[in-house]
Amino acid sequence: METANKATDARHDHEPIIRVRGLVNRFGEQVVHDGLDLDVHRGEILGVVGGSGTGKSVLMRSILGLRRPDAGEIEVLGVDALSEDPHDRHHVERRSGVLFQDGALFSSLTVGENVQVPLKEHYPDLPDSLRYELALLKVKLSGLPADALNKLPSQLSGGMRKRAGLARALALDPPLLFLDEPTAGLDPIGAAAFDELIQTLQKALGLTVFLITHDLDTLYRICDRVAVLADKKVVINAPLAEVERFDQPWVQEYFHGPRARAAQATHGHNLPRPQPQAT
Ligand SMILES: Nc1ncnc2c1ncn2[C@@H]1O[C@H](COP(=O)(O)OP(=O)(O)OP(=O)(O)O)[C@@H](O)[C@H]1O
Repeated sequence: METANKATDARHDHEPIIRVRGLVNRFGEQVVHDGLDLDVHRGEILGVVGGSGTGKSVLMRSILGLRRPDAGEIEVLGVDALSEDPHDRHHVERRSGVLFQDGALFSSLTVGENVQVPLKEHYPDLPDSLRYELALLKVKLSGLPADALNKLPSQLSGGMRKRAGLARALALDPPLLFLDEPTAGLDPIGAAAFDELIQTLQKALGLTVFLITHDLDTLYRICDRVAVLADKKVVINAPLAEVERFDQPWVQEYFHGPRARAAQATHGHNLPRPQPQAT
């Protein structure tokens, strides 16, 4: 009996929590995605990388229902994310926390008020005192001091603003967390601390994390798998060691350039460049 349960659990772990098939996104003549497929597995931190303009943010916006793709299927937590039914869209929205690149906090609201925005929207009947307590909890979870609750975003450092954005993203206890270049603009120590925070929260809360990044240290430090966008598709989605060996020009340049070598040395990876296949 136990064996059967373990088998079921193992299948469950590998079940994609996000499933994208045949995605097409165009802007006028420009084709950004052309038949893109992607699986994100439950409980993983997936790093999403690719050259500038390869469509990482457009992919994230499509999954979140913020942009309707030109073709394709997107399933999130077993629900058709492109459904016209508002209940289905609400299902995805309610279960996804998002940290946009710029933090996207309301500048005229305090951090506490910012964190309460999704709570007000989704739970309008929640008493004020409880909403305040929940906001305080999320602020503390995100590694901010309690007094940050009453500060305006402009009174915080860049790193603290990211943490405030994270607190807001976690307001509804979502199982899915989307992060668009969370360490951009942070100094290396701040970036490392933010990565550690993401990893700690992912473990403690059992989150599945979709993380767009250009930061090689982030990939080596916390990502379970890495999806590479190139040629309008996801060309590989695999553990780092496998991605490093993947014979594709952008991947080779990115993972074997001087910055990659520094990150690999820091994080204990150091793989030789793949040898060209004998023909
Ligand atoms: N609303 C829009 N209208 C027109 N073009 C757009 C729009 N949004 C994105 N694009 C184009 O789609 C392409 C992909 O953009 P996207 O922001 O997803 O790239 P990215 O991979 O996230 O890039 P970066 O790493 O530089 O942030 C870009 O060429 C961009 O100009």
